[in-house]
Amino acid sequence: MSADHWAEGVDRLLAEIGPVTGASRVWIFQLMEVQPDAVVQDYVFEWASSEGYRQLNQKRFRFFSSPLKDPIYCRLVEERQAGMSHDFCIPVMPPGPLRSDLEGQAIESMATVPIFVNGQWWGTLGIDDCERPVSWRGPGLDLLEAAGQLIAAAVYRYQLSHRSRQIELFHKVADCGVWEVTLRNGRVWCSQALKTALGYPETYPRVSLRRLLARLHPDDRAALRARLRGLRGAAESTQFRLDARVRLAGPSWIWHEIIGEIQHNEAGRPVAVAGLLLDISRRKQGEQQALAASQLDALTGALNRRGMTRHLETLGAAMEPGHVILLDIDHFKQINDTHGHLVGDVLLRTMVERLRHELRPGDGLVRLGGEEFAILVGGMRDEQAMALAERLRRSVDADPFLVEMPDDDQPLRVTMSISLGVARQDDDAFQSPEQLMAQADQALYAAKHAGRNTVQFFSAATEPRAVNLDTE
Ligand SMILES: Nc1nc2c(ncn2[C@@H]2O[C@H](COP(=O)(O)OP(=O)(O)OP(=O)(O)O)[C@@H](O)[C@H]2O)c(=O)[nH]1
Repeated sequence: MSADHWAEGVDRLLAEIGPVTGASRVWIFQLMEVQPDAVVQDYVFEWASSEGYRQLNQKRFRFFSSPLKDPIYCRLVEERQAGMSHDFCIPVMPPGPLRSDLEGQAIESMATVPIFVNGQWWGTLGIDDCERPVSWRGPGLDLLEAAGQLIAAAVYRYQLSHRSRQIELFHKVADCGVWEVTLRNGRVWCSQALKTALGYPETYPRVSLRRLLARLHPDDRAALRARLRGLRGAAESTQFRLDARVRLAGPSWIWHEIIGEIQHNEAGRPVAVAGLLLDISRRKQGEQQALAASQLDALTGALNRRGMTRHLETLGAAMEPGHVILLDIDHFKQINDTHGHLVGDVLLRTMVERLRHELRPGDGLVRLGGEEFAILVGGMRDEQAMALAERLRRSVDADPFLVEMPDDDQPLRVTMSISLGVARQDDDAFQSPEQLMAQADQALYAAKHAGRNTVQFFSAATEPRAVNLDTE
């Protein structure tokens, strides 16, 4: 009996048993539930020697409930639960509800064996003889018991294959893979679809744990190890979730969520870790886009203050000596007043493009607000940072800015200049980001005070901004 065609196989087996035993009917009841006061079963298979003996399609046998009132029936159920077979010759049975019920079905003799699947009472195989009040002890019951075991094996195989099909279906629908690692020997079991996604041939017998872990991004592998270590002693919470980059068959890292649970044996010892691998790349992409957008200035696309904090953290983590170049457009109020705010907006956008042209990909360009910008650079000496600031100044001063005007063939030409202040991030651990910005601001003020369109480096001797506000 193959797992796929198990039902046809059972039908064929019942059709063999019937003629061999000379029974009127061979049947299988599947157990649904043993309730405190009743047993619920369903009539699921039948072979009948003639049409008159057929009962399978009768409504009264659909999910029928047999009350546990009759002591004889109660004992019968208990004994079936314990794996015992029975045979009954109805005319010599003690009177009671069970005998009346069997007589009501015109049964003269009957034999039954319980079917056990994976240690559980799954159902009952029986034969009814409606013509001969005989005993079925001996070869008849032996044959039935052997058939019961064959059916149990077929049901078990079907359940396993059905379960693995459900898992594969779940995998397809939920974009996930199912896995289990046996801790004793590090053996890995993967669902078929996960094995395929990892690039292994379908016939590959086993995936090695080392090769599976090698598919995890090193940082996430360390996080997974830490998570498992943390759970080792935990009595209750044995589940974990981790967002991790996983390299499947291709070369790129794809975000997955690993959901796992540690499984324990009866002695409470961890024996396996099993769980799911869910593709969350679309969710991550959305999150990253939202995060990136929240760190950008909407008008110019430069970083905003939040983006600047993040950029400073990155520079700090890389332990790079950093410089801040603060720059402010000269007389921008006048430009706005002359050409209007819309032109001013276009100029701010073009300014960012022009500045960006002079910067390296890793440098941070921040719009602090209005017409004030900050540039965060790492890995430069003071002279290099000053040279960059000078290059920025010249790139703005060198050529006028062109703005396309809707009612004019010729673009509007606007000459602009910027003033810049440069400050160095000291090794001094007491210098906060705010102090660094304040120093760059003092240098910028000095540049404005020196006549604009110039660069100043902060030194302790640079005049604080507050001193000469009235003379601006
Ligand atoms: N078009 C436009 N203008 C802005 C924006 N944000 C701020 N401004 C203008 O920028 C101008 C800044 O003027 P001020 O702070 O007086 O400085 P300034 O005229 O550049 O003079 P100095 O900095 O001393 O050279 C103001 O007119 C603001 O309205 C914006 O998003 N778009």
